[in-house]
Amino acid sequence: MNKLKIAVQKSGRLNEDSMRILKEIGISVDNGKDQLKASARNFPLEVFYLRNGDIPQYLRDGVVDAAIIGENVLIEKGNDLTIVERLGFSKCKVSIAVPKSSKATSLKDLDGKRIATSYPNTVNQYLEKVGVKANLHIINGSVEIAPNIGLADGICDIVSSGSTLFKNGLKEIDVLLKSEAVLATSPLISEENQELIDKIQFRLKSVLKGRGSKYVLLNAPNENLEKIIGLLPGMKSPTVLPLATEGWSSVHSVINKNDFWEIIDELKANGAEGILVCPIENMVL
Ligand SMILES: Nc1ncnc2c1ncn2[C@@H]1O[C@H](COP(=O)(O)OP(=O)(O)OP(=O)(O)O)[C@@H](O)[C@H]1O
Ligand SMILES: O=P(O)(O)OC[C@H]1O[C@H](OP(=O)(O)OP(=O)(O)O)[C@H](O)[C@@H]1O
Ligand SMILES: [Mg+2]
Repeated sequence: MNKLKIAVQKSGRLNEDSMRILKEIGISVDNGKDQLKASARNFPLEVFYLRNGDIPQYLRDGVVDAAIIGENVLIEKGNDLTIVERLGFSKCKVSIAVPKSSKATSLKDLDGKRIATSYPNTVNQYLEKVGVKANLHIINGSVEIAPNIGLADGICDIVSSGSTLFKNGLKEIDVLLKSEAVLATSPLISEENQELIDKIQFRLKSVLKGRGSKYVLLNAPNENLEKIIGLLPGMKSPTVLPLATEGWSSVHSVINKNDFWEIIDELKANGAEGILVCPIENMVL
């Protein structure tokens, strides 16, 4: 039987969330710490556990049809590959940083200076864009230590909370790009497997939409019903059902997770009671 081959990071920051999202779209696979390959039980799919940094080449060569990978790695090594869906986890920046005492305030100020990085193509691309020449020192890890040991004047590396920069006495002066985990495909993917990717993408969209939303149920006094409905967008419009107690209605709706607390406050101010907020597993639109 034909199977879709999908790569996920073998171990590291992307592994757990990648396996979780596969599970949430109804695909169960063993998360094999010691195996390189596993078959899904309920979908024509094989998972290959690989190094994040090696995945762009595997995609290009068609060894795998698709992959869950850090967008920053695709930009560095796979600019030619197609991003199918942004997945909303492993969010980070790729930034330029310098010692706190440095006068540099942007990449432009590093003209003629030494920059340590694991992302030479990304840095070169931006250096060209701003018309600056710098000497790149390519290292694979612990990049933030480079200025402290006299190896570089600045660095380009991943920043998330900023605590690694802080611990190493560095400050961020430029953000080259923002990244998150993405689903990417091989240029050599067959039509048959592209159909499977379309299926996966459809499921991913509904899971991601559900993650960003909440289901709200509340009791509303009828005299304020219009105001309360105005606060709740819903998918089409909120559902309103009469309560057994006269003068009251039950209102059901979907709200954006980010607006949640503000809307709740306004609902309460308008007399809403018994407000229940539930997570949504899937939203099929
Ligand atoms: N501190 C962080 N916060 C959020 N996301 C991060 C952070 N560091 C890295 N990432 C994202 O997670 C991806 C995987 O990072 P991780 O450190 O696990 O692997 P790696 O060493 O880059 O890759 P490999 O699998 O090749 O060893 C990165 O490519 C990036 O997209
Ligand atoms: O801004 P922060 O939240 O401190 O995160 C940034 C750090 O996280 C990553 O390293 P990681 O912990 O993945 O170690 P690694 O270099 O071994 O991959 C990255 O290379 C930075 O050093
Ligand atoms: Mg890392």
